[in-house]
Amino acid sequence: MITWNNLDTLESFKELSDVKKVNLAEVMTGENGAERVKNYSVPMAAGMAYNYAAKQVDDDVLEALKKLAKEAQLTEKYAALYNGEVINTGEKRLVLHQLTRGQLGDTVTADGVDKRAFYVEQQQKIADFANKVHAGQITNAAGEKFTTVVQIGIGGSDLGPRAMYLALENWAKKNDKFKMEAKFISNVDPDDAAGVLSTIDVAHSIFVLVSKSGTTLETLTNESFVKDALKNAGLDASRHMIAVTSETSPLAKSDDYLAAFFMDDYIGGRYSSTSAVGGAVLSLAFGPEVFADFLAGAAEEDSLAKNEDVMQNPAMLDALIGVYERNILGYPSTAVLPYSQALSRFPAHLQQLDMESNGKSVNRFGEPVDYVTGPVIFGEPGTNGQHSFYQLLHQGTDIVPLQFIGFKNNQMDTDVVIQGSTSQQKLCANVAAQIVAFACGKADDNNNKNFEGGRPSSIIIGEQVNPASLGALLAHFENKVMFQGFLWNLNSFDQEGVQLGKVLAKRVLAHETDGALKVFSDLLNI
Ligand SMILES: O=P(O)(O)OC[C@H]1O[C@H](O)[C@H](O)[C@@H](O)[C@@H]1O
Repeated sequence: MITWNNLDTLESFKELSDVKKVNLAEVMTGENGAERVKNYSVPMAAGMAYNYAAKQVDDDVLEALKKLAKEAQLTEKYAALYNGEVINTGEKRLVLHQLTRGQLGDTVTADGVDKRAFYVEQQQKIADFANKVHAGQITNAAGEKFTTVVQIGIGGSDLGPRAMYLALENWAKKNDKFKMEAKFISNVDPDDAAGVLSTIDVAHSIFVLVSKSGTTLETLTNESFVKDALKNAGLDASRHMIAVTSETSPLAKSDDYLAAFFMDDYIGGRYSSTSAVGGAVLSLAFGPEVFADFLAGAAEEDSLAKNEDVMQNPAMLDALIGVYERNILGYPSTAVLPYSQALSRFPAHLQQLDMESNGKSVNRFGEPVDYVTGPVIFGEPGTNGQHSFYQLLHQGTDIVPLQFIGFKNNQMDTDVVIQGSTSQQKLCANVAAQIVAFACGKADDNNNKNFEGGRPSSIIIGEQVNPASLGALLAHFENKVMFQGFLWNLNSFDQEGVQLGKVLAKRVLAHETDGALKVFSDLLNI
């Protein structure tokens, strides 16, 4: 029997607050620190590992976190989710994004169909379509090959797929998997669409219109923008556009598209990179095999998340440590810091994934909670972040827990030795240095130069950003967010908080305003 209880009602949570706090600077200094780095590590999929040596935990805290995981029934709740229970209580929906990459439990039947079979069928249709485009069997009206794919979508229909594309672009070029260049149009700012259109040859471009709901203002506006551009170039828009949407959306009924691929209401936008939403653009850009490897990496990580043993379950452990930092240690935010240029937009994807999922003040039954929930998430790739906001991270008045991600190898062949080391070595040296600097600090008589240390971080270490490790990384964070939602007793799968702004914007455009909204409308010349 699963019971959904608020975090502060759990006995193990109360016990957790009584466990002695760890002095991170102390435990990370000297031999003790070296031992922690060796031992405080959990294997992940695709040869990666989650290392939490520099987190503010010790064996006592970990014991208490294990109890919390058990009492909160994290494993059981995950099983309920992948076996098809209505976990998204707000919208009364199943939550099936893991099923797009593998079968974790029972056959899930909804709307009269086997959902795994449905997702695989859509992947297969996308694969056939992409192969035909690459082979020149699907062409523009002049019989010429398409060279560019442009995704039109916003939120989950943009951030994840864009971050994934950027992460694999150079890897694909290096490994002879690069098929088509991809571009993305998301913002309703006309300069976004116009800017992208000015860099491409529309006659040789396929546009992927992606909207789960089929009603998103920005995306429909940008679709019209692109259709105009195609028309102005004397082209038939329906020969250049495909749609990715849910079968129940208004777009699904249109035959304005060269092809349509489907997801459904059980895949949240921010969880949709492994569905047709990411599948179409990534399969066109890199080929269906690369997309399949990406899914396999995610599936392997999803399986690890089933492990009841917290110490062998990286996503669950990461989630528990995060809740400890947020609710017991009182840290307000978390920075995600990939030391990899390939992951330049990964923090942007995680911002949506985490904050749209767990930025809630009421529990899954709609009752206000008496504890803090999702932290503010932000990030930038290292080393760029070091020359930007690390000052505050090292010496600011808030302690910000950090999630580093680092890879031993770069993606391209090109590197140089300057002053005795390669650029890749410099990159890795920096992340190692930062972890120790944050944890241990450095005393100085001059307060301005003093580093107190005690600033916790974890690091995910992998061999290289490739399709499998990227899939695993994506799934790790999705599962971490899911487990945290379970701990906070939230529904992590709806997003009512985005509605009010949309309603008011419509009112402004219809000139139905008064009070402050009216004055702002006038100030902005609407
Ligand atoms: O894919 P769509 O239905 O167009 O939705 C696009 C995005 O817009 C919404 O406002 C939500 O905040 C996002 O979760 C969603 O990903």
